[in-house]
Amino acid sequence: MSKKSIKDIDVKGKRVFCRVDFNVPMENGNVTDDTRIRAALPTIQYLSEQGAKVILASHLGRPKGQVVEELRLTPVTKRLSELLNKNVAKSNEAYGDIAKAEIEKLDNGDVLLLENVRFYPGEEKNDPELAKSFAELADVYVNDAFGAAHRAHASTEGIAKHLPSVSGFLMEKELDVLGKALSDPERPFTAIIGGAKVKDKIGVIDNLLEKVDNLIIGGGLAYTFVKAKGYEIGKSLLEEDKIDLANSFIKKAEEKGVKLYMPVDVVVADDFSKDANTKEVAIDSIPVDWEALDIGPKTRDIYADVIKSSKLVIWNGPMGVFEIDKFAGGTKEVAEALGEADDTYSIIGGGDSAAAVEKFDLADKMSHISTGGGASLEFMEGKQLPGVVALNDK
Ligand SMILES: Nc1ncnc2c1ncn2[C@@H]1O[C@H](COP(=O)(O)OP(=O)(O)OP(=O)(O)O)[C@@H](O)[C@H]1O
Ligand SMILES: O=C(O)[C@H](O)COP(=O)(O)O
Repeated sequence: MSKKSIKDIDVKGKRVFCRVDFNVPMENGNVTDDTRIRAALPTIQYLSEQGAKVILASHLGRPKGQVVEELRLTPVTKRLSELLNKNVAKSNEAYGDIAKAEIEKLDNGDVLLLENVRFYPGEEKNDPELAKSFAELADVYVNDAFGAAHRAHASTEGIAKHLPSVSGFLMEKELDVLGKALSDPERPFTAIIGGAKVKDKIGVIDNLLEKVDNLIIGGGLAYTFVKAKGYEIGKSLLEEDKIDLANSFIKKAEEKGVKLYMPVDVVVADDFSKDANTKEVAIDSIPVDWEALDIGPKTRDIYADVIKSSKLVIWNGPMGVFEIDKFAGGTKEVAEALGEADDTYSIIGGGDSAAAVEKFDLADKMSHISTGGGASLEFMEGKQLPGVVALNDK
């Protein structure tokens, strides 16, 4: 069921509570990556141009219901002002008299950012009273926080029970791109799943096996699959209790006619560090005291060929320990293959894969980089996102 968007309602002169995901990395009181702020600009600009009083709300970090000075949204206000090229007011509370007084001062088109909604214990508990207090500030609710849509919190879900509730442009775009990919994919359709643990990707692998033509496995989670195939993996990451599950995925892939790609060679190290000794070995030759920290060159070539012959690729999770240069080669080549594949629609599923693409300066070569880590993962698992379910149907 598609949801109403800001285009479907009249916001002129109205107070609009707009939930955004400004959970951005910060260092020494400065925003170090403003991707998520820039991604929300179209909605904020549109609301402002339409003459709404724009009341923005976001979480930042995980302050656990307490005021944490370093997690105030003041630096975000500054960055947002620069990007909008207009003054953005800031309220030091997210509801109540102080917030109301700030809102009173707004003219049509003005923008205000409320304080971090996670400073209040009721936010993550989805406390109905807090949701009501947020709703009292506004006439309309807009949810543009795709990155937090998998959370049923007071500012992402509870508030929608009290106000007309619609999606913003970023939310709409994310749901559109990911939704179309999963329901009506161009083929061949390939999923690349990496990252640390099988445990975190069970749902997504299971769901994607129903839909894709090719499934590429990399990263730390690959070695539980490699072990399941009967190879020795030395000290590589292993989830012993997930070997049977890995086997069941291998079987499911066969049954569904999905081509499953696993590493045929790897970069092994004698230590998990940047000073480790390393060598490239075939998958059946991992030394007992070494661990595989990246996919090897033959594997990279195979994965790149599959990527380039696909029409649609979804990528979630790095191929190796990309934070350390020595083990970043596999992740980098996968990113480069995606960047070079002109006929391939590439969707980067947020989180570490998005960080990797940024690190290699390939972000502008991707078709869509999701602003949601956990949210895009849950979407790919086929789960309903509470922040979306709560919005009004068209
Ligand atoms: N072979 C490996 N051995 C150990 N760790 C690995 C290996 N390959 C990748 N990793 C680590 O996995 C981590 C990423 O795993 P994670 O499952 O969190 O990925 P993700 O799904 O992209 O992240 P997010 O949850 O933010 O979307 C990285 O820090 C990386 O160093
Ligand atoms: O960074 C994210 O994935 C979102 O902002 C959600 O944050 P959370 O995992 O702390 O709820």
